[in-house]
Amino acid sequence: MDSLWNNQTVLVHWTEQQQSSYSQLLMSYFGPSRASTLASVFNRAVPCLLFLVPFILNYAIVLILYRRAYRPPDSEKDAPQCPPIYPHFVPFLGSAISFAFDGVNLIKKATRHAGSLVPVRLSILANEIYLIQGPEVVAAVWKKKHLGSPILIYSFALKHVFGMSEKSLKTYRADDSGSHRRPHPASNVAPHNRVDFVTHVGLLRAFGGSGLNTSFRRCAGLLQRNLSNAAIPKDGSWVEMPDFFAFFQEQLGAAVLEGLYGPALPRLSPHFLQDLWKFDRATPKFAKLTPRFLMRGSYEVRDRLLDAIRRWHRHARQSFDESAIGPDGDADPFWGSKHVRSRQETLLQVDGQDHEAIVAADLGLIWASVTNVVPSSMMCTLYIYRDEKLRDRLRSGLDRIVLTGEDALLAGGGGGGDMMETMLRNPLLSSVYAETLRLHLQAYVTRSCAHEDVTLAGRWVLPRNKVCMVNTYASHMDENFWNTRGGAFPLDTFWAERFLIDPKDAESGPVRMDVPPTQYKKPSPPPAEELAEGQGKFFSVSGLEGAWIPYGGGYAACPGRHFAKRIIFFATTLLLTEYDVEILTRNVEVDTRCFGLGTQKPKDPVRFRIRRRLGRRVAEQPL
Ligand code: HEM
Repeated sequence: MDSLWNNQTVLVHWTEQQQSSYSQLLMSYFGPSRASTLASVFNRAVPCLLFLVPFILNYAIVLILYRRAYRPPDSEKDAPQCPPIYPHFVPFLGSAISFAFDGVNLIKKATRHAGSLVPVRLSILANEIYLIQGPEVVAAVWKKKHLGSPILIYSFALKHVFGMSEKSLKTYRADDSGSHRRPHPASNVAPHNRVDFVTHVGLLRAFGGSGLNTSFRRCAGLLQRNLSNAAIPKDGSWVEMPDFFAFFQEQLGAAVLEGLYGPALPRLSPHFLQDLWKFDRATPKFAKLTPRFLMRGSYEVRDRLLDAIRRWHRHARQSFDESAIGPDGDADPFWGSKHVRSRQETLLQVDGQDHEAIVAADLGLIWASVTNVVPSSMMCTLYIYRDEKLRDRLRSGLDRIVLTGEDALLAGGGGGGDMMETMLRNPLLSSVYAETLRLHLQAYVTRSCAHEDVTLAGRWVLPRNKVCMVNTYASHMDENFWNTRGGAFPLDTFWAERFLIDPKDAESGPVRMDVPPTQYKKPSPPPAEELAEGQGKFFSVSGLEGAWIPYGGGYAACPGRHFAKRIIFFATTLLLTEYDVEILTRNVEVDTRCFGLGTQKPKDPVRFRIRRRLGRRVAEQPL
């Protein structure tokens, strides 16, 4: 029996007398053989328990600080503080594994305290990420001018996802001047190296203001062309197809690609679009820094995409001259648009940038402009066609619109040109659009300030140079904020009318009735004529700045959002008014692997059938 204690004595300094009385006790209770087993279990357990002590202590301390941070603030005494660290067991690792491999659950748990969304600090491999949630605090992030820079995450994505070289990234990383026209006063970055600002302002010009109409019209016209040439019988009979998302990729994806980047890119590399979707599926693995030897195929796809862009740029450099610019003053058949042409010039003036660097930057731009707008349009259309009542209600408002011919695409151009405006103002379609993005947009929006600590909502501090992330999923699923009509329409399901406000129904609207007016004030209804069009209900996202955030927010919000909205409305209305679609796959599951990287897509192919609506021409005249 003495041998039972041989190892034990090293760690636990019992006296010999204590050991022998303990051995005797065990033997008398369990008999010699069981006592021996128990003692050997004990031998092993004690060192393990001792090993765990520092972890348990660390956890306990972090937990106490965590709980204390969320006590109601005493405005007299409490100074703004950093959000607390989310408790974790292993000190260096922190929440790294869950962040990389179980993002949804980590976000669900970490951003909630006592039922409310709260800001929290994640410790990840000795670094820290500040997850900022809660409508009030998120709205405060968008308002802070000095917190307007997403350059940290863009540098990360340019390197690890889009393949930019370290040499070219240096200037991106060194740019601490912010995205605003006026640089941060403490920044010494030379004007030509303000890569955050110069790229963002170029995008704002291209996809807002006057650039919006030209880029939208091109893409919309190409979608009409693609659909009219698609393999859908001209005699109005049905044709069955295997995959609704693939259909959107081929029709809408191709239209956006060609509309924004011109016909040369897809002509020189006919498989570009297929490769782009393959690459899109692999982006989570790139973002997790998976090495080449573990996913050779995905790296080869990325290499092919970079090659294709290289070939396109070379061809455009050799072939373009000013006379190639089309009548809209924007498009040309080589570069595609004024934005792409001037982006070349601006980026080449930035230190460390060369043709190779722009190839990687353009892969990022093309990915951003195609891979969200296509699944979002598809999901909107899918929801409409899965619900006959919804389809018919929408058609009753939209069937007057004719989306063929030039006039149809002009926004507010007089005569028949306001069809686009009619579409954009349709309350039910607007609600379907907003609900689709609420339900399916899952992105991390990232900000940081290189020069100073920033206080948010008077209570929380984001230290300088720290990464702040806002997760759209956490905000879009906030049960304390969004209206579920007493649980009848849970937040993980689609409710077409969630964003409609009925002035006569206090329970209607996107936000719960018990949210205090300091957090949300129901907007007043628009003029009576507009109300009549929406059968008494109106659509508004006013007051939702910190809660409905599919495009991020503030000055650095997605520069393509107005363009994206128009394309989604246009594609959805075109499919609704000019075609009949029947979704044949009953249960459509979404792919959850891309959490944090954009719009969800269906996991498996969605079978459907489609036909042209030949007899619908009720209003060939302009509205
Ligand atoms: C449903 C469609 C789309 C969604 C949900 C979406 C969402 C987002 C989000 C969340 C961001 C980060 C914004 C922030 O930091 O606050 C972003 C950035 C960006 N988006 Fe979009 N986007 C969409 C469509 C587009 C389109 C169509 C384009 C191009 C035409 C585009 C181009 C970009 C670019 C270039 C950035 C980087 C921002 C910059 O450099 O300033 N996006 N987008």
